[in-house]
Amino acid sequence: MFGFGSKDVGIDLGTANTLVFIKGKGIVLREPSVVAKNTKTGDIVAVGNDAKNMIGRTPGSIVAIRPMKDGVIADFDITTAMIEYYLKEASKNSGSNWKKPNVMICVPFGITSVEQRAVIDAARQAGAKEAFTIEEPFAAAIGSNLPVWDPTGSMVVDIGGGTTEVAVISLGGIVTSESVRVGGDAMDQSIISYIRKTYNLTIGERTAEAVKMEIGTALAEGPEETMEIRGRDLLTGLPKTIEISSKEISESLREAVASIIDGVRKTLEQTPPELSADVMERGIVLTGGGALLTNLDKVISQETNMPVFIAEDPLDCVAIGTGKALDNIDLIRQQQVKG
Ligand SMILES: Nc1ncnc2c1ncn2[C@@H]1O[C@H](COP(=O)(O)OP(=O)(O)OP(=O)(O)O)[C@@H](O)[C@H]1O
Repeated sequence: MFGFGSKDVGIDLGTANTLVFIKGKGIVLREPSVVAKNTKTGDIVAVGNDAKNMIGRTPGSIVAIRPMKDGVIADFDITTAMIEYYLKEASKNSGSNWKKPNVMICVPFGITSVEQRAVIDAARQAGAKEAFTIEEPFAAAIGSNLPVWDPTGSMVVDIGGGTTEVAVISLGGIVTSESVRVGGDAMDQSIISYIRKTYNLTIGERTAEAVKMEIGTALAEGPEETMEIRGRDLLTGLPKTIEISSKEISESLREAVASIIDGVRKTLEQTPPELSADVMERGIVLTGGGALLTNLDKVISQETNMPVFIAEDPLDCVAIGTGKALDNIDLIRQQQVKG
């Protein structure tokens, strides 16, 4: 048996953000999952916040890469560099007696065992003593205090950057699930293409994300909100400012929201009746940053006739659950690829 001391680390390797959780300390680091690389030398120039600030602003020789795009590991070397960076940063936060930690890494549900092995190898190469993986919806459910080990059905919908993962969990396992390749990133892209089509204006990803967070809604109701945004006029090539409304944004997000609801429906259709009855009674829990989209809970509830709740810390649930899973390492160990 290994001693899982207070320096064990949980990493939520998200498409959009990476969070690091240290047992006994909580979340010690939260940075964008972005790496900037020099294409001529192959050197990693920056990781995290510094690299995110370079998106859209890099000279030809530097590219800002999101190695976890679409919820899968697109580039092994860069992912290793990212894990290495996060473990180093976490050790800075953790005082002088930092030893090789045991590391639990949260991965998207449904990644292959080869991909899981790649994450484990990356963590070991980055300095982990032992590394484990935990699947994202399971970690999200633990992090939102659902009774995952009980013989009762709990449904979690984790809306992240790249994917939405829907799962019904009972007795420590995922019974039914769906992974939809639609999350916050797809919402941003929908806003970009709506504004391009409607106003002949090109806006960047960061502007689209800000619009979504500020006035985005899954259901236009109540007083209309507006926001000024700046982009490049496609006709003149010059910068231009326009005003857009929450109603327009809700229209642009309709398709993305429908895909998420479709994922929830499909999962419910496959769920054994006893467990569906539990979900009907206890409700669906939304986690991930996308859960914060205004009125998304309301629309999902309307479309499924189920009570829907937003988890207490939707952005932190997966990281908290990953860390808490270290407390149940023996149970997790039985289900996981080990390194
Ligand atoms: N207030 C908000 N309203 C709408 N979307 C939001 C809000 N806050 C954050 N988001 C979105 O949530 C997404 C990030 O969520 P999260 O950090 O849970 O994803 P992730 O875990 O990195 O991704 P994945 O689960 O796909 O690996 C981003 O697309 C972000 O724009």
